[in-house]
Amino acid sequence: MSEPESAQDFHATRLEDSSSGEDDTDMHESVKHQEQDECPPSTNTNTGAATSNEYDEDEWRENEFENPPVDGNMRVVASHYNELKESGRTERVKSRIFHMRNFNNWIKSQLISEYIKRIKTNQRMGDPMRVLDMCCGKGGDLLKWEKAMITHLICTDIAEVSVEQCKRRYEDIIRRAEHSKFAHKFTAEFFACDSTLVRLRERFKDPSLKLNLVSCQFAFHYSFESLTQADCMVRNAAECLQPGGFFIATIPDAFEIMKRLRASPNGRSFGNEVYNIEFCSDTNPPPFFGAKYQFHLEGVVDCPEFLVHFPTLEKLCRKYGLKLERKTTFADYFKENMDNGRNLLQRMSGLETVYPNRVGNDEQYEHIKRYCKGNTGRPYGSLSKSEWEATTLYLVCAFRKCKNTWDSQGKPVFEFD
Ligand SMILES: C[S@@+](CC[C@H](N)C(=O)[O-])C[C@H]1O[C@@H](n2cnc3c(N)ncnc32)[C@H](O)[C@@H]1O
Repeated sequence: MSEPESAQDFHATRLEDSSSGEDDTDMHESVKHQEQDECPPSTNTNTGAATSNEYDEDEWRENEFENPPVDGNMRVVASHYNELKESGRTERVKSRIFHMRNFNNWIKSQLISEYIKRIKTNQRMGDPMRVLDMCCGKGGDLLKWEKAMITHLICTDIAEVSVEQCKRRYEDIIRRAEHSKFAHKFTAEFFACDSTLVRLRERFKDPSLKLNLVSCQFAFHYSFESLTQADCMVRNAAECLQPGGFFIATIPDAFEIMKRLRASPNGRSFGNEVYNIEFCSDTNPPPFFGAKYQFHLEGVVDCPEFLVHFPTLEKLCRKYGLKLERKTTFADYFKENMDNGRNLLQRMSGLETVYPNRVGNDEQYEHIKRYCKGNTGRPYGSLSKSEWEATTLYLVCAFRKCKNTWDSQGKPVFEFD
């Protein structure tokens, strides 16, 4: 490949190089920015985003018996991700969810850097930073780990093909780093397995390894098929974390999903031109585990998923010494991070540049016409209404591993405060 001629070329070249389409663009400091305001649809339109976060427990049903995992579900998930085709940059740019995927990627970047910073404030210079990327996929977060200057990474996923791709991308990063004085190198290990069935530490090269951070992005909800699976996944997230370490995740917001479902005309499905959710299980009321729906997201997901009843997740986490630190919807996390994350969001093309005087009668961008208050000639950064509705289905959450003592039976007693 020939040397890129300008910053813009460099940007494009690097993106073409990336294999998953979920790559960071964090490193391309020199890409030109355009002065623009951010105006997501939430600012002016009612997208149906939840305003209250209260769970009405009468709306949910505690499972009377343990629903055994249906063998087929995880196989469907694994083969879906294994068969997912790589799309090139040109194709991705054309996709109706191009900006939303970048926006989601930005949310992950902000979350990772927030918790890496918190861990580092309590470390001494030269201390290791060890991370488990549980359900790593094709390695969409590898550049984030490089940028976070971690020392060791463990990557695992149920889809073998994805793990192989992730490993190859890691090897590319290390090869590039070898030719650069400034690039950061870190060690890594990779293995394919089902995190809801297997005790991960037994697969680590060093099963006694202590981790600083466990990250599970857009995947934890697959475990809520049954209590046994969710319990296994939480134990995997918790048991190797050092006290003071964090478990961070992005998951669909069950509260928001139920709210939209209740408002839908047929009571079983809802969505728009980029996503669709159709329930397969009884939702009157939904069970704590096994509340299954088919999730379709344009061109990238078509899989069975499960609602995560958050108070139950919190209880499971406490069992393994994880204390809830934050639970924030994407809409709120975006607002919270806008000031310090603005430049990165632009570099990652996490918002679309929209000129109010060019949107005509397109209802996807009506909110911009309202927001600009007649100032129609200048650009605004935004997402289409459909993309915003899809991204606001999610929340970020973080749990901190607590210190413990041991009781006379040899069981850990966690100190939650
Ligand atoms: C939406 S992708 C997210 C990938 C990656 N974390 C990211 O953010 O780019 C969900 C991933 O979860 C993985 N996954 C689903 N169920 C799993 C399980 N039981 N054990 C391990 N991985 C699982 C899938 O194979 C897929 O790679």
